[in-house]
Amino acid sequence: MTGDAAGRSASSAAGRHELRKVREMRESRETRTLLRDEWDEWYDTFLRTFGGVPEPAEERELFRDLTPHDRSLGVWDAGRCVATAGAYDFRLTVPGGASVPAAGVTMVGVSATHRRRGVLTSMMRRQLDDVRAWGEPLAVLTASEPDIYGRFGYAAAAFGLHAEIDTSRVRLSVPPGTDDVRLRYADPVAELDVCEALYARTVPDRPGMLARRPGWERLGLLDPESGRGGASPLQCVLAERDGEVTGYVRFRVRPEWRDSGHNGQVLLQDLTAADPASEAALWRFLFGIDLTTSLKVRGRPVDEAWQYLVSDVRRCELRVRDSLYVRLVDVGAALEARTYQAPVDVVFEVEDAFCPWNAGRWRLSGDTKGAVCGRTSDAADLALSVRELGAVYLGGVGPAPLARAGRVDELRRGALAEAAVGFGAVTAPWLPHGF
Ligand SMILES: CC(=O)SCCNC(=O)CCNC(=O)[C@H](O)C(C)(C)COP(=O)(O)OP(=O)(O)OC[C@H]1O[C@@H](n2cnc3c(N)ncnc32)[C@H](O)[C@@H]1OP(=O)(O)O
Repeated sequence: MTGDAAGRSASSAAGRHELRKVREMRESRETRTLLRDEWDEWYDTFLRTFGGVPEPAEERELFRDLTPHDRSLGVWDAGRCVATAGAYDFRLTVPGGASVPAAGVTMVGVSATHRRRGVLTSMMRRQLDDVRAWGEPLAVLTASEPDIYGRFGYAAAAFGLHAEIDTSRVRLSVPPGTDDVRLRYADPVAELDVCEALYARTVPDRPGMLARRPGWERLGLLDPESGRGGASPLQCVLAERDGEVTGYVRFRVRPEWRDSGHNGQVLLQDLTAADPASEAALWRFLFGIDLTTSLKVRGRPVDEAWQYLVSDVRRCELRVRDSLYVRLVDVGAALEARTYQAPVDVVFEVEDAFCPWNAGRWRLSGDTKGAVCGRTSDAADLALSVRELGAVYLGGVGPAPLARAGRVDELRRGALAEAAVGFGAVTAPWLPHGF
C-alpha cells in the first residue's frame, strides 16, 4: 500500500469511527424539560461550559429560584446531563411601548465532550418549536459569542455603551432644573421597592427593556464580596423632587492611592431616572465623588444624554458593544406588535430556513397608531432573511446599512427609504441587564 493510500484508508476509518460515535450518541441521547430535583446537575453542567468556576451562593440561589423548569431543556446522555438551554418568560418593550411576550433564551451550554455534534442545533430546533407553540412572537438572548446564533435567525438588535471617563479632566454641564433635585444616600435593600417602582415606570419608554418579573429585582442587589475586586459594597443614592423619588443610582467605589495622590474609581452598576434633570443630577454626583478620578460604565443606552453634557467626549473612551439579540418567531405577530414612526406599506420576501413557517411574502402596513401584517401574493418590495428583520425590529439598526452590506435587496425603488424611516425609533433600544 502506498503512503497516500494508507493515509486515505486511515482517514476513512477515522471518519467511519467518528460517524459511529455520533450515531451512538444520538441514539442514547434524550432531550427533555428539567425536573426540579435535577437543577443542580443541570446548572453545574451549564457552569462548566463557562469554565466551571463556582458562583457565590446568593447568585446560585437566585438563578435556582428564577429557572422556569417547564421551559428549560436538558440533554441527557446515558443518564448524565450534557447540555442545557433555558427560556424565561419575559415581556419586552417594542417601539410604540407595547409589552410583547418574548422567550428569554439563557443558560445555553453543551459539554466539551459533546461539542460540534449538532447538540446545540437540536436544542435550538426544539426550543423555537416550543416558543412558537407557547404563542410568543419573539425570542431574545445575549450571546457569549456573536458568531453562534445567526444561523438560528437571531441578530444583534440593541447595543450597549461602555465608557471610562476621566473625571479629573472631563466636566459635566447640566440642564436647567438640575439644582432642584435633592440627592440622598439610601440603603439599597430598604429602598428596593421604591427603585423597582421607578424602574417599572420607565420600562414602556424604551424598546428593549424588560418588565421585571417577580424575583428579578434581586439581581440588582447581588453583592458578593468575591465579586467586588477591591471595591466597596453596593451604594445607593436616590434623587428626589418635591418629596417624590425621581431617580436612583447603584454603584461602587474602588479607592486607590498612589505616591502622587488619590486615583479612585467609581463603578456604575445601574441608574434610572424619570426625567432629564434627575438623570443629570445623578450623573453629576457620579462625576464629582471626592478622591476619585474615573467613572467606569458598562452597557448604558447608546443615546444616553450624559454624552452630550460632557466637556470632552474623547476622554470618555466610548465603546459600543452588541447586547440584545432578537429572533422573530412569528413574523406576522411580531411586526404587528410594534408601531412605525412614519407610514409604511411594504411587502417583504422573507427567507427563514430554520423556521420555515415564516418564509414567504408578508405585507406590512403600519403607522404610529398600529400595524397589520399578513400573507400576500403581491410583488415583493424588499427581500431579506428573518435575521435582518430581527436586527431592525427594535429600531436600533437601519435597513439601509444592511442593504449596503448586501443583506437587504430593494426590489421596489423607494421601499428602503420608507422602511428606514418607519422602522426607526426616537429612543435607541436598550437592554438594562443581562439574563
Ligand atoms: C444565550 C446563551 O446562553 S449564550 C451561551 C452559549 N454558551 C457558551 O458559550 C458556552 C460554551 N460553548 C458551548 O457550550 C458550545 O460550544 C455551544 C453551545 C456554543 C455550541 O454547541 P455545539 O453543540 O457544539 O453546537 P452545534 O454542534 O450544534 O453547532 C452548530 C453550528 O454552530 C457552529 N458553532 C457552534 N459553536 C460555535 C461557536 N462558539 N462559534 C462559531 N460557530 C459555532 C458549529 O460549527 C456548527 O456550524 P455548522 O452548522 O456550519 O456546521
